[in-house]
Amino acid sequence: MSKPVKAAVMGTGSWGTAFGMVLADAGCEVTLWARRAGLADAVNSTRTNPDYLPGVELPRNLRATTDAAEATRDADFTVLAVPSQTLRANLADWTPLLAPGTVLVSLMKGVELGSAMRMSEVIEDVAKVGPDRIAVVTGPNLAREIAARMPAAAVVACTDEAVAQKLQTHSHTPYFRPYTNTDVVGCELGGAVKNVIGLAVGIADGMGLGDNAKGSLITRGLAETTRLGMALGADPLTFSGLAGLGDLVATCSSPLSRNHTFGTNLGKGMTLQETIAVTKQTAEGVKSCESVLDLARRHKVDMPITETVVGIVHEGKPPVVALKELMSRSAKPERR
Ligand SMILES: NC(=O)C1=CN([C@@H]2O[C@H](COP(=O)(O)OP(=O)(O)OC[C@H]3O[C@@H](n4cnc5c(N)ncnc54)[C@H](O)[C@@H]3O)[C@@H](O)[C@H]2O)C=CC1
Ligand SMILES: O=C(CO)COP(=O)(O)O
Repeated sequence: MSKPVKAAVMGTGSWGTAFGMVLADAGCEVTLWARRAGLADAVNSTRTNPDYLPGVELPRNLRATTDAAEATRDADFTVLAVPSQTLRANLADWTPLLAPGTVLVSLMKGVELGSAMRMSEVIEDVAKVGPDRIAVVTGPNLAREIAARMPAAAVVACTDEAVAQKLQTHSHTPYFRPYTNTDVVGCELGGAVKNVIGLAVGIADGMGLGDNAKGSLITRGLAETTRLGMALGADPLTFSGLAGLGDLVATCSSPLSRNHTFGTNLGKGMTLQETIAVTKQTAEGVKSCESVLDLARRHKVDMPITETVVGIVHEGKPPVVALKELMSRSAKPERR
């Protein structure tokens, strides 16, 4: 009998745990790495993750540990599922423990503050592995729906198609349908920028601006994401796929989205501090709006919605003022 495929999932939050379930349901032996012993014990003894996915029964071939060396030992896939801004420090600790030849898989949808690096670039920089050993999983994958085994498609991106196909095979289940893509840049930018657009749509929803505003923000948000992607060498078609439009639609229409909910609270008039206080989980766009804007400026790309979100979230601009400014920008053709 052939050896079971082993996966380490570094991070026991909602998406790390839910994607661990996907891998386990696809037949992998999965070990989750948790920061807190209490959570690892709860996963192993109750077969649930009470902090992040309460009420969801976890598969038998998934367990948890706080020992990173134990989690990563002999792993064919090492899945990284911590908040984007903590990846560099965490991965520096884990790099000496990585199994030789393991494929590093990013679930994260963010851009690093300061360096403006995408997560696969941070992985390459810290772990010193080539792009053929780094894959990205992205798309419309709200963790709670996946954990309930509700159907979704996803993208597995790697510059080496054979590596993407290997992960595709080991994450394909009756409810999770991954497609491969070799455009890693486009797939990562789609995921990171949609969190920023999700904040913008949430703010508009909180202000009661209606569905025309939502449709306009989604479409123009996708236009500015595509502009940035093209400046960075991405394939523009990626943005009309699952990693672009697909994820944007799910995030911008779902009350399960943390970014959308964060924006809605701001749009209803909560202060940033009040909004942060009621947000229990990672809303990546809150930090990544600044790094995405930084990236855009480095490449001389105009991203007015992202700039507006930075203004509201980090510069205390009242949403009504930001709206007025956005609507009164100079008139231009749609395709520029
Ligand atoms: N939740 C979702 O529906 C989806 C999330 N994502 C992305 O996946 C990534 C992870 O998100 P979630 O699991 O949802 O977040 P989460 O907030 O549910 O969990 C974050 C996990 O990271 C751990 N953590 C926090 N700070 C840490 C640190 N300094 N060092 C090490 N671990 C730390 C937490 O203990 C927790 O286990 C994010 O980039 C997010 O954008 C992508 C697709 C779907
Ligand atoms: O990325 C997601 C769905 O694909 C989850 O979005 P939030 O991080 O806004 O909850």
